[in-house]
Amino acid sequence: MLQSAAAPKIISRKDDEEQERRHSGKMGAELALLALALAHGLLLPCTSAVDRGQFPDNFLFGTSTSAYQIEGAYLEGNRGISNWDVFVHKRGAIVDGSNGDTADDHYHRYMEDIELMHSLGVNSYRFSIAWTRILPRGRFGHVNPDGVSFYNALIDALLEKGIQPFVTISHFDIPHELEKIYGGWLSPEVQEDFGYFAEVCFKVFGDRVKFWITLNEPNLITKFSYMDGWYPPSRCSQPFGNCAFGNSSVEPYIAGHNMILSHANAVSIYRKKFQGKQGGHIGITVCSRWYEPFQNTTTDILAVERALAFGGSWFLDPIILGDYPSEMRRILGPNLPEFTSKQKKKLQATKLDFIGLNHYTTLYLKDCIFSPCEVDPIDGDARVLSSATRHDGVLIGEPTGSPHFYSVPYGMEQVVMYYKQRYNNTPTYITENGYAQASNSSMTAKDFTNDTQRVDYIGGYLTFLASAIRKGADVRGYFVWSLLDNFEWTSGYTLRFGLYHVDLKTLKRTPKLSAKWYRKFLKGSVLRTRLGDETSQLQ
Ligand SMILES: O=C(/C=C/c1ccc(O)cc1)O[C@@H]1O[C@H](CO)[C@@H](O)[C@H](O)[C@H]1O
Repeated sequence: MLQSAAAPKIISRKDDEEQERRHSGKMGAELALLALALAHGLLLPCTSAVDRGQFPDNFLFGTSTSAYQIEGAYLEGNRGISNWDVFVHKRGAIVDGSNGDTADDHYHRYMEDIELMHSLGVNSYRFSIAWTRILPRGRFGHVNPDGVSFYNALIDALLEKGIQPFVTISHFDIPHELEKIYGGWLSPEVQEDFGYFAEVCFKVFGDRVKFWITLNEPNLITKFSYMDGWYPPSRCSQPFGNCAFGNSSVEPYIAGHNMILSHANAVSIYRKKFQGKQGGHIGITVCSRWYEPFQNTTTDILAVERALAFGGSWFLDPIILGDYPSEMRRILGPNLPEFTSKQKKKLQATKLDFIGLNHYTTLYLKDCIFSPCEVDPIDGDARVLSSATRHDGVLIGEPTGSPHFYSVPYGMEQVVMYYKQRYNNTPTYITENGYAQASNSSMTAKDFTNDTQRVDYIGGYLTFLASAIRKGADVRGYFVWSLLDNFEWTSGYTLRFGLYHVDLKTLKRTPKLSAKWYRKFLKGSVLRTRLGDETSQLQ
């Protein structure tokens, strides 16, 4: 376990030394102190440090959110109805029967939330734009001035505090109208709508927004929406689930194909009409889990490769390398759409400027081609089964409040090095990483604010991110998910990811220990954290 910020610091460093070290680029003072401490046995042998100074000066450190999860005010400001508005109001859709109608009421409290970020000392903030605030009815309506004003005010207030906006164009929510008229992501028409929405965003916000993410985690929402039927529009078929409509073998790949081409359309518009004068960067964010073989066998090792190909590479290979991974083509055959030569040309001409990685967990993987398994709803057609325990019963890492996420800090380095190698060290941002606390309605702020596990988690993952950077990975930013506890999709408010606790009745924000830790870390004070489990896993 790592030490929490509450534990006594082993080494402290004066601010002027820190300044001197950063500006001169030399490791003088700190290394000397460290050597002295080691020589005198003040540090345990398996001690590692995470320190702001291990990251480049211009590195972006921030927090991350998304519109539907925090904004609320779902009927205000002439906002249109989204796929999620419709979905959450169906009985049984969300485990605790909740919804995002009010969420954190960030729509009204955004100035207070910017103050929180300012006090943390972050230099960037990742948020998403609600498509329904800008284009309530997609292409079939007008640009909504109230929506534009809201994000203008948010962006201006962030810049005023020296916080770079890092904007996701669509984070799971799309206008319900597009779902109704042509079936949303299942129709090639969505490519035009997404391009139009992106263009409006570039036009009205691009003078101030220098970082754009086209889509968040397309590799997850395609499966959750069209393979498992968990997310709107609740489509699936056997053996993945029991939905009224859908085809789990085909639709996830059609939706994915349209998302890739929607990304390419937005990037192409940005490159042609805006990037020259606005000078920003555009990329896409994928969910990137890391995997270890369940058993040290060739079949389980190949299972890991397949799952990685069916994961982020499903999207990044076509965008960067020009076509789907061969593992996908081999297994899916005609169920995986083909790119026409015209589309391939467009992909090659547009690509991306950076990769966004959301990384939370590592799991063991078992092969399901040569041995029978149950259906894995998340890895789907990769024909693998994930597990938190290895064949001999060893647990992959510390459990968290979410049954899907375990704390495995060294997975951060593994995942970054995998993408570095596969995509020729494309600039990368860790657009999400964070820790879930399980919550129920009888718990109060006091039950959440002493979140030493989150401090351990973030400190551990940052330690291994710094290590990847030392090994040459071009990582340029890191965002904690999340600034605030918020609406965690189908888990409702039963999982809390915030550095700040949010009281769901009063909407009061209270800093957790992790907020104080992050502030201290960002100010550059040395925090020594002890690595136990994590280093032993590496040996
Ligand atoms: O990474 C995920 C979700 C993973 C998962 C969910 C449900 C399962 O059953 C298994 C995995 O979403 C990202 O991680 C966050 C914290 O979850 C979400 O709140 C973000 O909106 C999203 O970008």
